[in-house]
Amino acid sequence: MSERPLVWVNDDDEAIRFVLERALSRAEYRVSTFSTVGELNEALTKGSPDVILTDIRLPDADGLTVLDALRAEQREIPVIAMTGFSDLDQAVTAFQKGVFDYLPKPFDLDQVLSTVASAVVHRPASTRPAPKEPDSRMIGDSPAMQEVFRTIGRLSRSNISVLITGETGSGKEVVARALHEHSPRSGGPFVAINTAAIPSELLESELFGHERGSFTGAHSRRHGRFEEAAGGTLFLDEIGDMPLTLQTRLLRVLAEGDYYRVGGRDLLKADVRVIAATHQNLDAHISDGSFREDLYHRLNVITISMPPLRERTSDIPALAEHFLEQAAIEMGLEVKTLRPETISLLKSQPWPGNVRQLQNVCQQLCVMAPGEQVFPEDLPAELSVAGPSQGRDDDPWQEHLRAWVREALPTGQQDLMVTVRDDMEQVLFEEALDYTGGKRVDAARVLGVGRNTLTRKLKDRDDED
Ligand SMILES: Nc1ncnc2c1ncn2[C@@H]1O[C@H](COP(=O)(O)OP(=O)(O)OP(=O)(O)O)[C@@H](O)[C@H]1O
Repeated sequence: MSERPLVWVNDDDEAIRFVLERALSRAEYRVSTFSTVGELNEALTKGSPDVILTDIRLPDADGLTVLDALRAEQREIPVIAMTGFSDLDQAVTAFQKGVFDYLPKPFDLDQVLSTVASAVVHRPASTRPAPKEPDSRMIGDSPAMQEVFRTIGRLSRSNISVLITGETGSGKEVVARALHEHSPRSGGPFVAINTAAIPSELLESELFGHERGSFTGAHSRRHGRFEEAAGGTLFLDEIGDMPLTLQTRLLRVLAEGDYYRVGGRDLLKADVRVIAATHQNLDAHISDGSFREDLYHRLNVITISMPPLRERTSDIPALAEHFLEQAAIEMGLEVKTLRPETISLLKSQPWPGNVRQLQNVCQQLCVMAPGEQVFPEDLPAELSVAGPSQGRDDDPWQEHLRAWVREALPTGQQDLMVTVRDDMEQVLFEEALDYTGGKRVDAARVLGVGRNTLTRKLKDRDDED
C-alpha cells in the first residue's frame, strides 16, 4: 500500500491552519503546518511534500515566492495559493507564476479537498514517492497456490491479457507483479492504477494523459499511465469500478493499439500488456449492463482466481513467518515466532481481509507481543476465543479444536480423544473450583457431575502428578 500523501499548509492565521489541518487529516492526508515563508523554505531543504497550500500574504514575504524557490531547484511540487484579498490581477499573477490552482478566501472546505485531491493525482511522476521496493516473494505451499504458480509459469513466455479475480487482500497485485517479472516485458516498467481510488472525472487523463489547457486545472502537459507503462505492464486494479464511458475508450485503445492524450493531437502507441483485477462478480455487472461484455472478453483471455486465505490455511504458517520477519526488519525490532497453538488459532480464523489482514496482524504482533514467542493471548482482541457458554454451534473453540485435530492427525499423534478429554476436564475442574472457592460439592453441581465422580477424577489426577 502506498503512503498517504503529505500536504504542507502555510498560513499565518492559526484558525485557518487548524481548520485545514483537521479537514485534510480527516480526508486521510498527512499534514504539516507553517506560518511563514521562512519556515516553509527551511522545511523544503529537508523534506518534500506532495502538495503545498499557501497563503499569499504572509508576514515575512509573498507566499508565491515559494514557486521561485521550487523552480530554481527544478522541483515540481504542485502549489495551491489562497488569499483573502482576491482580485483578478492577483489570480492571474498566481497562475502566471505556475500555481496549480488558486482559492480565494473564504473558501469552501469541499473545494479545498477536491483541489488538493486533483493536485495529488496530477503531480508529476517525479514527485511521487518512489514506490517501496516490493518484496516480490510469493509464498504459498497450498495446492491452490501451487496451481497459481503453475499458471504464472505457463504464461511466462506470453504477453496475453490476464484477469485476476479474488477477494480483497488475497494477493491479486502480487500475482500481477509476478506475471510481469516473469514475462518478456520484465525489463520494462510495472505500473499499477487503482480505478476505484481515482475520481471518475480524472481517470481518463490519469490513464491517457492530457495536453496543457485541455480542461480546467490542466496547467501543463501530463503523461498518462499508458505512457508510463510503455514497454512494460499496466495493472488495472478494481476494473469493475471503471465508468462505462471509459470502458468504451479503453476497449478502443486496446483494439486499435493507439490513442490520443486528452485534448491532444499526437497519436501515441499503446505499447503495454494489460493485466486487470477485480474482487467483483463481473458476470453480474455484464448482466446489469454496467460492464461491457466485449471489454471483459478482451481483458479476460486467461483468468487467475485467487483463493481466499481461509481456503488455504496451510499457507498461514509460512506467510506469518514471512510477515513477522518483514515487520521486524522494517521496524528494527527482534523477529518473533508463533507458538504452535497460536498457529492453530490463526488457522481457524475466518480472515475476511485475507492475506493483507494477516500481514496487519503480524505487524501488530511485532510491536505489541511482549516476548519473542507469540502466545494465543497475545493476539489482537478480534482474534480471541469466545467460550462455549455463548452456546452457538460455530463457537470458535470448536473451530480451534478442529484446527488442532487437523494438524495433529497427519503427524501420527495417538490418543487424540484422551488428550482432549483430559485437557477439557482439567479446565472445567479448575474453573469450577475457582468459582466455588474450592468447594467440591458446589463445583460438582455447577458442572453437572456427581460429587463422587469429581472427587475420583481429582484423585486420579493427583496420583498421576
Ligand atoms: N502469496 C503471498 N506471498 C507474500 N505476500 C503476499 C502474498 N499474497 C499477498 N501478499 C501481501 O499481502 C498484501 C495484500 O496483497 P495484494 O495487494 O496483492 O492484494 P489484492 O488482492 O491486490 O488486494 P486489493 O483487492 O485490496 O487490491 C500485500 O502486502 C502483499 O504483498
